[in-house]
Amino acid sequence: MVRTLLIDNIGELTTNDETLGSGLGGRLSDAAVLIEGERIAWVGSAAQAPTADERIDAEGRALLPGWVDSHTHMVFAGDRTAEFEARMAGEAYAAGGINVTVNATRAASDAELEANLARLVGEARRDGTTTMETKTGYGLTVADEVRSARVAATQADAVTFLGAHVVPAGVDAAAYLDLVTGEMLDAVAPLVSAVDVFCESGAFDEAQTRRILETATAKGLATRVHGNQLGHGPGTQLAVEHGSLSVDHLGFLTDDDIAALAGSWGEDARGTVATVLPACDLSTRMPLAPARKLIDAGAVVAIASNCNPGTSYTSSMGFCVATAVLQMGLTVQEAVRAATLGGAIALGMHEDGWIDPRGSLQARVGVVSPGALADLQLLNAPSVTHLAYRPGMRLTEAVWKAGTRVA
Ligand SMILES: N=CN[C@@H](CCC(=O)O)C(=O)O
Ligand SMILES: [Zn+2]
Repeated sequence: MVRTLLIDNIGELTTNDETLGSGLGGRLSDAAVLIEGERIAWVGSAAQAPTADERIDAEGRALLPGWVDSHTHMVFAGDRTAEFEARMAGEAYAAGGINVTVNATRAASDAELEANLARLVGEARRDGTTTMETKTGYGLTVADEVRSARVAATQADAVTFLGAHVVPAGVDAAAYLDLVTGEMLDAVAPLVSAVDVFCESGAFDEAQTRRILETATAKGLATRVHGNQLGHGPGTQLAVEHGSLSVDHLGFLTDDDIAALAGSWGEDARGTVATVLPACDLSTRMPLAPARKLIDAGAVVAIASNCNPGTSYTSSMGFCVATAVLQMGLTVQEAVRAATLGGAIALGMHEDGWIDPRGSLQARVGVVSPGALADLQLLNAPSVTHLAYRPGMRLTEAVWKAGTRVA
């Protein structure tokens, strides 16, 4: 028999399913959620809650979907404290810093990479993250990229190949492009669900990005782009033209870029998610992505942590949500939705039937709705508004991933 758990007496429930509750976020008050095994079985008013094998009294607190962090770089070794210090003293961030982490990652053992990833995933779980994408990109040889993808697949929910992070030091750019679109991609393809490219000066230009995206698509892989991070460039337009799942960073957008992102969503075709990375913008002292303008224009926005040792050494989605509200001008409901359902759409996990890196078929995430995976977080607060009203406080009190309590 599959065990059932009732979370009862929920003061405010954010479902992200507007057929279940009111307003953006589909909110219910005085609610209850029934979990059966890995999935949500029932959502409704506490007064009508069914019985269950086990019951948790939420005592009027807020329950919402676990965070869906759709952009991280968590397979690495070492840190870049000195680079951060120099940046805070006025130096600009440059893509070349990536090579410092590449050297440390290549020198680390598999066990060290796995332990570091486990540490980071543990931190993220305690802060409410239940779904996490992570990228390769600090190996940059065939063997090191395959190893990074293998390590990532042990713990992440989606693994993205980022061989096109930078051209590694001492390697000819044209030869590296051949490798990334040839032997390296072939070796990594069975281990990943998407290919990413850092389209930026100091990394990959328009023609190189186009070639990487086209090759990935020809191999049946989804694509993503790191675009418009350090200055205005072609990344956003390329991602939209190409039908990439998301384009991430977006600190330097024109009105045309914003219109292209908004216009990519049609009646019957999915578009490109605009993923903003507030912690990264702060940590690099770059302009905040125009999340308010993107939402007003009709774009689908996700918020992610971009956890990595160079530009954003935090996995705290609560911090990202608070920043999006306090500094990017989003409402709390918009930010929470972007950090849950928005991330799920960016990963193609908002519908049933996605396949995790261990080969299992999974139900949708990012919503609290019957049939969805039971990925939930309970706040030590009566409402999600406290995430921005009480910035910096650790408000996540309990976390369930696929029905199992993980924090
Ligand atoms: N922009 C490219 N990649 C990472 C930074 C990686 C690094 O500096 O180590 C990012 O998303 O910010
Ligand atoms: Zn990134």
